[in-house]
Amino acid sequence: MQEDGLRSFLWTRRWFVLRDISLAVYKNAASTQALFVIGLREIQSVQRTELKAFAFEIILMNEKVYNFACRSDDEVYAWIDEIYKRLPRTGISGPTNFVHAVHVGVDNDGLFRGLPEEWKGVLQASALSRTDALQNNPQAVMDALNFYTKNMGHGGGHNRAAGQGGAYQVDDESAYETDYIAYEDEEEETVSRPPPRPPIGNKQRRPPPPRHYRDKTQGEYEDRLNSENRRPPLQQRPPASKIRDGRGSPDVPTQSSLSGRGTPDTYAHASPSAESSRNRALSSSRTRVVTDARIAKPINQRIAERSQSATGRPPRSLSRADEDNFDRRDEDFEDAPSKSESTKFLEQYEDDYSNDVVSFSPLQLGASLSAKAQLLSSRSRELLVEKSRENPREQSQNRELERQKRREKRAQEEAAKLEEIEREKRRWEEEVEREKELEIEKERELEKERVAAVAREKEREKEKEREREREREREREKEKELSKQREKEKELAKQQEAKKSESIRWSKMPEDQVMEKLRSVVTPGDPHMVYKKVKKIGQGASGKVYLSKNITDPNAPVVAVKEMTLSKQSRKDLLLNEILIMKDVAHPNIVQYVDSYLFGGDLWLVLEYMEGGQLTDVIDNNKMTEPQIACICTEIIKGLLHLHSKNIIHRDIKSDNVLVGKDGGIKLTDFGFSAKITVTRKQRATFVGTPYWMAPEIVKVKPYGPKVDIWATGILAIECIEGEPPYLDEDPLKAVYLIAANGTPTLKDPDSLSNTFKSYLGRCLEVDVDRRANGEDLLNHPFSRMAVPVHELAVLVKKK
Ligand SMILES: Nc1ncnc2c1ncn2[C@@H]1O[C@H](COP(=O)(O)OP(=O)(O)OP(=O)(O)O)[C@@H](O)[C@H]1O
Repeated sequence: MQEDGLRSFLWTRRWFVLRDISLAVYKNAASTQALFVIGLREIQSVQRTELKAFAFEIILMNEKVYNFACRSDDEVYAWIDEIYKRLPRTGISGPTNFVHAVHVGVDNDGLFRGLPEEWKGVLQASALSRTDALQNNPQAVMDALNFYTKNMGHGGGHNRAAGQGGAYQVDDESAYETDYIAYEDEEEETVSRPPPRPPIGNKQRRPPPPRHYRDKTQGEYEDRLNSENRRPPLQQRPPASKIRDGRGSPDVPTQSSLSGRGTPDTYAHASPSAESSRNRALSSSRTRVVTDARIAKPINQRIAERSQSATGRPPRSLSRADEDNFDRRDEDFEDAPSKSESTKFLEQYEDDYSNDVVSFSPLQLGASLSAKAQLLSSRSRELLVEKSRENPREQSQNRELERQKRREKRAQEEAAKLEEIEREKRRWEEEVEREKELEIEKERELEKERVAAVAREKEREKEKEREREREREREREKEKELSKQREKEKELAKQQEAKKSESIRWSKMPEDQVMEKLRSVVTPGDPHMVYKKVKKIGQGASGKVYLSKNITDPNAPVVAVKEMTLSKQSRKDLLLNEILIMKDVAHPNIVQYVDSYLFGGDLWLVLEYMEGGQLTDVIDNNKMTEPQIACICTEIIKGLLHLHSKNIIHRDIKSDNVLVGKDGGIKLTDFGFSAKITVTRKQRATFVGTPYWMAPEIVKVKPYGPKVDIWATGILAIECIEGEPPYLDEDPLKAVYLIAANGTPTLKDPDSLSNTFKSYLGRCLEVDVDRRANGEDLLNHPFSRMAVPVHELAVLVKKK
């Protein structure tokens, strides 16, 4: 809609609710609060406006104007009707300026287009040809058709205006637009209405109005009018001729009377409902109908005045537009035709009709009616000029003054309005400018934020890169550590290889060289001069063992002398190896080396005397407890730790090579890696380096280290429990296979052991060397803490 006031140049979308006494305007359909409300009592007029294709205007009593744009003609009429229906009956004129257009044109081929069907029929039945339309006066043809259909029963529309001289315009593009003048009061109708026409042919019957009007509007509307019955029917009111001047047509059924409506009592009090209904009927004729204020209203005014003189009723007060039009008409009519000429025509015209003598061909009819229409218009002007002449000069001057005042007032109002618009425009421009600045500022802030975000992202990337660099550094460190570890392992392997090589060296050394080396190691002299044999205490593979006494020192402890005949020794290198190692180590858990002699083809090895003999015998003679076993194992581990600390691997740990003292002390012996053959353990004796105590890595011929002694200690612990090592009954080769295949051996009766002992065994008998415990780990194991004191092992030693 378009409002009056500051924003009058704007069209805004609004939501309207029409009620019985008001028209409320809302911002939109969801709004609950009306922007403003127009009281229907305030409305002066409702009518079509040309501001938009489909629009109407509401003019209030205070001359405020609201314009409403619709989507179609039907909507425009519906709104006008509905508003008008609700208007209080205060004598407001009905809707005016109705437009219902039929656009008829002539295309480039000279053919009519947009022609209503009924017109087409008439045209085809007539002598009007296409050539006629183009070469002669097409406007006249249109006029004729229009008139013909309206006045001779074709079209059923209002039948008065054509004869009145409707203004048909021909535009430059050969498009014809028929403008049909509609009068806003019945009084005018009585003046202009031609006499009834006789039916022509079979087209005499007026077709019904278009369905949508009949169905939706007209029926209801007429019903309402009938029920309101505000006007007397036509038959009950005075004939128009009486109202006028006695001339003109007799009372005949008009469109209004045909539809059952009454005619207005006076022009000034024309029923809006009747007007609305009438206009709708005009619309139904599909002919463009307009109220030409420049013509109709002055004429109306005239007629009203004439009516007043005839009826004694006051004329309708003129609206501003009326007056302006009237004024303009006054000016325009200066060159109007002479009264006598137009009057003469009008009389002739009306006579023709009243006498019912008109029987023109369509062409003749068109031409003559066109001329007549002009004359009728002139007649109207004449009446106006006549009126102006009748008025006193003073009245004319006063009107002129009034007009002048109104013009000035309007000019001032226009100027004020324009000024206000200008101010409003400036305010808007300033506001737009402010918004632009805010937008720019916002954009700057966003840009800063973007830059900061980019910087943060870069910083994050840098930090990630630093972290990656730190990670790489850690990797490098790790690699270095691994490299060091590998170096250590290599070094250890080298040492092992060196020891092995040494052993090999001795073993491969020619015997004379071994003997020479041996002589350089032993104590020179005759051992008989020092030690006196007391008794034989053992027999080994390489010789006999004697309990001996030092005859040079009566306080010296007894010793065990191992006497070996060199000629019987196939591995003299092992004897040399044993002496060299034993001289190098001294530990409470290692049998102490005392002396050695090479005399008379015999090698004497003088050792600390261990009264309890071999652990194997202790095991055979005793059922040991876990704490006793724990003590034995712990003592062995201590001796191994010493050896290992000396980079010496015993390589032949077994119960045979562990001696027990009379006080229960446990000591390692037999460092020559020599095979041991005893009377009771023949199998062991038959193999050098018996395999039953061997670690998997040895039997798999892998590099090995001190942990082979840990594995062997575990097997020794099983000996303590079960009396012998696993697979002892198996062939040695199969034993090797089983060790390699089974890895950790199973116990015969695991349930008889404590979990602590089993855990200890598991730590010793771990196939994976790295996971296998070392000496320190075992000393810290709970099983080691179960150990009895060493002296408690003395009970296990058989008294000799
Ligand atoms: N230091 C010792 N104290 C007490 N008895 C010992 C000592 N050394 C050996 N014996 C006893 O002498 C026996 C023989 O010992 P020997 O070391 O000769 O046996 P072997 O180890 O079987 O022989 P070889 O060492 O020649 O292989 C052992 O069974 C042990 O009882």
